[in-house]
Amino acid sequence: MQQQHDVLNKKLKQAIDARMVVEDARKHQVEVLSQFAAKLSLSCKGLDMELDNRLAKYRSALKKGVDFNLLAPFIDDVLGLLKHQEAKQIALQRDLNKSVLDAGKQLQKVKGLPDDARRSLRNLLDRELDNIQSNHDFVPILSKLVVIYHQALQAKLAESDTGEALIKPELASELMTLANGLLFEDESAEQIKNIRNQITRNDSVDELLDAAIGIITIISQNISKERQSAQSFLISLNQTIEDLHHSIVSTTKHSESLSAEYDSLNKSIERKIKNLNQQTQQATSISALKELVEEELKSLSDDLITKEKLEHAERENLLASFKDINNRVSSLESKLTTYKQRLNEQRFKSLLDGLTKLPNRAAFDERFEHEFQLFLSQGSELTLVVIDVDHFKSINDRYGHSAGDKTLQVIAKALQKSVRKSDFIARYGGEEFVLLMTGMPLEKAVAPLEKLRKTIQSIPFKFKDTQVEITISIGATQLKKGDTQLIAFDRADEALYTAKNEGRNRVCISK
Ligand SMILES: Nc1nc2c(ncn2[C@@H]2O[C@H](COP(=O)(O)OP(=O)(O)OP(=O)(O)O)[C@@H](O)[C@H]2O)c(=O)[nH]1
Repeated sequence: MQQQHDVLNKKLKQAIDARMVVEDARKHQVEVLSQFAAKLSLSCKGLDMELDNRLAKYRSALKKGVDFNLLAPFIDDVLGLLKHQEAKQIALQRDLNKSVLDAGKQLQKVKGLPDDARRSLRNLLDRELDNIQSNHDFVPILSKLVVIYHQALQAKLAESDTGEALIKPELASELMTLANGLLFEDESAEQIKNIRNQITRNDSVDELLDAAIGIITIISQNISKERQSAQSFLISLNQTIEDLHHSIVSTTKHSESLSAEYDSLNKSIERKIKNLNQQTQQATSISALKELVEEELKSLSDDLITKEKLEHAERENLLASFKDINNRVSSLESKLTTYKQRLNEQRFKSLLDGLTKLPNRAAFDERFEHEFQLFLSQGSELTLVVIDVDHFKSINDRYGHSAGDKTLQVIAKALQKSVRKSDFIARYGGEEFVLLMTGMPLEKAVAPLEKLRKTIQSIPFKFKDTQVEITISIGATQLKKGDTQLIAFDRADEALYTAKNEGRNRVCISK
């Protein structure tokens, strides 16, 4: 019995010990789990304030012990909030996805993006973005996107650098056209020449700006000179008119005083004749009459001599006045003629290109407007041609600016000589010329234009003992219904562009 009791006791003890081990293990597990839950809850911190509060309460409840009854309401609350949080995260993920997609598409539009960056971007947008599971997956995608953004930015910066280099030749050529159009004399001509050299030698926008300021200064100096000369002409005109006025007034005054003297002389002569008449009738003897008549006749003759002298003086005076007036008017006339001549010369010069002596762009615009009006009103056939010297920059670069200038002069002369009298050729600017072929349909213009091209090609240019072949590209179009001058010009320009693209030294037309 005792033995049975001991066995039972031992078993019970063993069971209690085993239970204790299990209890301890469980307690340890619960502790680990509760610590894990607390840590996990901490990792959610910052997502949502409400959730943070609940989790803090949950953690402090956990610290007091793992009493499920106590923890249950917190767990329910936290679960509810986590569900809400999940929905928020999904919406956020959708927004993030859209933003990344938009940003990526914008990036794809950037010019000059390196090929590998463009490929990586395409892959990112087409594949990687579709495999996103959580917001964390965005992290590597966003960092890739930042790298591509960086590359795009560099491409943009490089583009703006070359952008400046591209703008410069245009600026230089505009300035060159302006400088070429200025026809000044003496010192100003020399200054303009220096500026033109500066423009072709330029390697910075600053230098172009200096050239532009130089041109403006010369123009303003010349305007002021012109104004001074006009002013001095007006002053001298005014002086001459004033002198004329004085001269006429003094002649009139002189005539008035003479006329008073005439009056009194006439009256005295009249009186003497009357007197003579009376005394003749009253005379009683021939000898008395003779004496009387002799006396009166002498007095009359004196009066007549005085009158004649007066008349002579007046005639002389008038003649002198007329001579004086005549001289002044002639001098004024000659001044006026000189001034008119200068104005005409100025106008002529302002329509002439200084370097080639061909009509300039302003003259072309005027003529094109005139021909365009004829085309509109009479439907006349008009072919517009744009001519550009090929690789002209390399002539300047290789043989110098003066050689470039000379080339333009020779080409201009050859062009002028080769076109018909009724055609109008002008230097449009830089190495570009324009030609208006009146009464000429496009199909018929091709042959003479081909001839023109060959003429230029056959000119034996020689620089630094080297024979150089210089060619031109030609673009032509015919004015057609609905055209504006600009549309037609753009069409001719397009044809020229094609001629350049197809290898230069050719004639291309655009219908
Ligand atoms: N010597 C000289 N050069 C000029 C004059 N006007 C413009 N230029 C130069 O003409 C050159 C024109 O060069 P681009 O527009 O690059 O053309 P291009 O070298 O002729 O080449 P393509 O037209 O493409 O065949 C520029 O270098 C200008 O500086 C000028 O009056 N005299």
